[in-house]
Amino acid sequence: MRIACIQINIAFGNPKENIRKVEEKIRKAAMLNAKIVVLPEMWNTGYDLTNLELTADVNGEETKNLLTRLAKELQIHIIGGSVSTKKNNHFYNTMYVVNNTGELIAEYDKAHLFKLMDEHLYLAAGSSKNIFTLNDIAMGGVICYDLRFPEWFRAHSLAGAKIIFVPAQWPATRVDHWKILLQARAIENQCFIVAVNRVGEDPNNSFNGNSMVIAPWGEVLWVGADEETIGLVDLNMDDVEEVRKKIPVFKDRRVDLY
Ligand SMILES: NC(=O)CCC(=O)C(=O)O
Repeated sequence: MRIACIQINIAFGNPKENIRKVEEKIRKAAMLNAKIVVLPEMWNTGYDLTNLELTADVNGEETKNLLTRLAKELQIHIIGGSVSTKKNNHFYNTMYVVNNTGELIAEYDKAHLFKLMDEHLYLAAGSSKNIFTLNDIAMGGVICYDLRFPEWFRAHSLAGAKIIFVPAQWPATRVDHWKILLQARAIENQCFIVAVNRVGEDPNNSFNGNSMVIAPWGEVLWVGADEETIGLVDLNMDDVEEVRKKIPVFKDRRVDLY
């Protein structure tokens, strides 16, 4: 199963330009024979939180229209990273997942809001897991700061996820945490982790890519350089069962203790 990680720069507070770029990159990934494409976090507006009233996608309609149209035309599954949305008078950081027939199969609002980037001042938090099925395989999706909560990943792997997607805008200053935590989450949950960060700068932070695809045994299959790029990785899903058989972490859990 070929996955394409779309690591891009994001124009601050400029959904029109970001939509143009995302469409171009998804088309390119489809030409490269990807079956699943993955976008970064908040790709429509970036962290231009003070202007969300003007720029957030109302009920996600623009994003859903774009992703369903492209997924159907190109017959490709799209893990839509996340976009800023306005729903019921609240703003959210929302992931949409669309399958290759153009059907919207998941919608997830980021559960853990990141205070260091002011999310708690502007956004409302989600309260549901994000599990979906593509090609008969259960998968999960969380967003950026969610990475610091191992319980949230364990909840998704216990619900069956064999791949967990992590779109992000994770600043360069803490990229060491990003890399170590992604690898740890893959090893402890014995699943694939597909994590897509951005590059470039916004008024408050600079971002240096390091998007990663990690196997269930912890091997790093791909790392994005500090530039716009499309990372292509072929995943062998049998690796998940093989690793889970070798060290049966899920069976060995002491649920009587914790
Ligand atoms: N956009 C985010 O959630 C950033 C999370 C982050 O940078 C961290 O260190 O955690």
